[in-house]
Amino acid sequence: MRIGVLCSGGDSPGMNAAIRGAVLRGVEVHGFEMVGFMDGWRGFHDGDTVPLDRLAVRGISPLGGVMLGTSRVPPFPDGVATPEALAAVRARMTELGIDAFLLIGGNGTQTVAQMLDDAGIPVVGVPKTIDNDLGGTDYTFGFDTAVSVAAEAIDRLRTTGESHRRCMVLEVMGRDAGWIALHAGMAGGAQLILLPEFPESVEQICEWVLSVRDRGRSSLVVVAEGFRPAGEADVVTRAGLDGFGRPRLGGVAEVLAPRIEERTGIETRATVLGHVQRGGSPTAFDRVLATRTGIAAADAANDGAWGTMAGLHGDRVELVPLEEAVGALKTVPAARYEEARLSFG
Ligand SMILES: Nc1ncnc2c1ncn2[C@@H]1O[C@H](COP(=O)(O)OP(=O)(O)O)[C@@H](O)[C@H]1O
Ligand SMILES: O=P(O)(O)OC[C@H]1O[C@](O)(COP(=O)(O)O)[C@@H](O)[C@@H]1O
Ligand SMILES: [Mg+2]
Repeated sequence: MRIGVLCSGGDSPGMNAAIRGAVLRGVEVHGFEMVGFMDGWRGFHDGDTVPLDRLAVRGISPLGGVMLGTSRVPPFPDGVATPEALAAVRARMTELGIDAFLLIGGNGTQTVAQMLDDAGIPVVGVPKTIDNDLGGTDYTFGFDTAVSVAAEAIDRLRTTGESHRRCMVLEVMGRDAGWIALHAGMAGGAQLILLPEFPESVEQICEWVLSVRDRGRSSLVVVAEGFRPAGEADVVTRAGLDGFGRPRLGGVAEVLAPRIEERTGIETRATVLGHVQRGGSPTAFDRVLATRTGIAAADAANDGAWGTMAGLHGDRVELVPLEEAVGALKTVPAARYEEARLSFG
């Protein structure tokens, strides 16, 4: 069997380790031939491929980014899986000699995987995203790395914030899910953690900041990029669209900081952590999770378990139907927020 591997969506630390796991198991154990498509669906459309064998994946587990590149180029014209578009994918697979796909990506990519599976095209999903917002898995690789980077940023902001008696606002990624903010905030002992799932009013935020000051401390506020204050209509977005035509999130910290300063009289600074969270070497946890996920995906292909994704459940990597992964965004549940909120202020 000849399997095509491609990455789609934002990169996530651990993608190289996942490719290595899949190749070592797929080529060395199951005897597959494997090829990688460069830059996601762009490589598939253009026939830009690289052979994936033991040599190609040597030493890549500790490396950040992804050796194949990734993109938000759509698999189908206008992103719609029409019968013609699916026939074109099948024709291209035949031209390239590809029997099946191993798709490494987040909720968008696994939605595409499901479309292919529905059309009878053999596909197995490998979940990745720093946002941890994908169903069917407890954690996605990349999340632990992003949380570690954000927690270190909190530690650093805290010393400068305390020295100047300032309120420091740190914005982290996550789109519509607050997982990075929740975990980094808890790890760093933030006084306030603001999540997209649980809007809070600016009045309430400022009350917490003032109560921290009254206790003789300086506030460290972690805000997820998708947060919007209670009663306010829109999330903050940046100019331009992403590769899939969606608004780019980001900038809420820069909007919130002056409002906190104005209401509390406490000097306030904003930091937007941005892509630093996604860059660099994966943590050991992410390398192990990614490697095991890649291995499980190769085993799934060997077993013909098409239409599944390799997800983490407790300490086991198990196959779940793709619809379980993409059915609904995995957001922070109320109980997890309440746990953190009890120590705000
Ligand atoms: N509903 C959809 N229909 C068709 N294509 C989609 C759909 N969702 C995502 N895609 C394609 O998959 C790509 C990856 O999805 P995206 O959400 O950007 O990243 P991720 O897979 O990390 O969630 C998109 O850029 C787009 O080309
Ligand atoms: O790389 P870009 O296009 O700026 O995208 C930024 C977005 O990608 C992410 O880092 C990861 O998102 P995906 O998992 O959907 O790729 C989000 O947290 C963030 O909003
Ligand atoms: Mg996504």
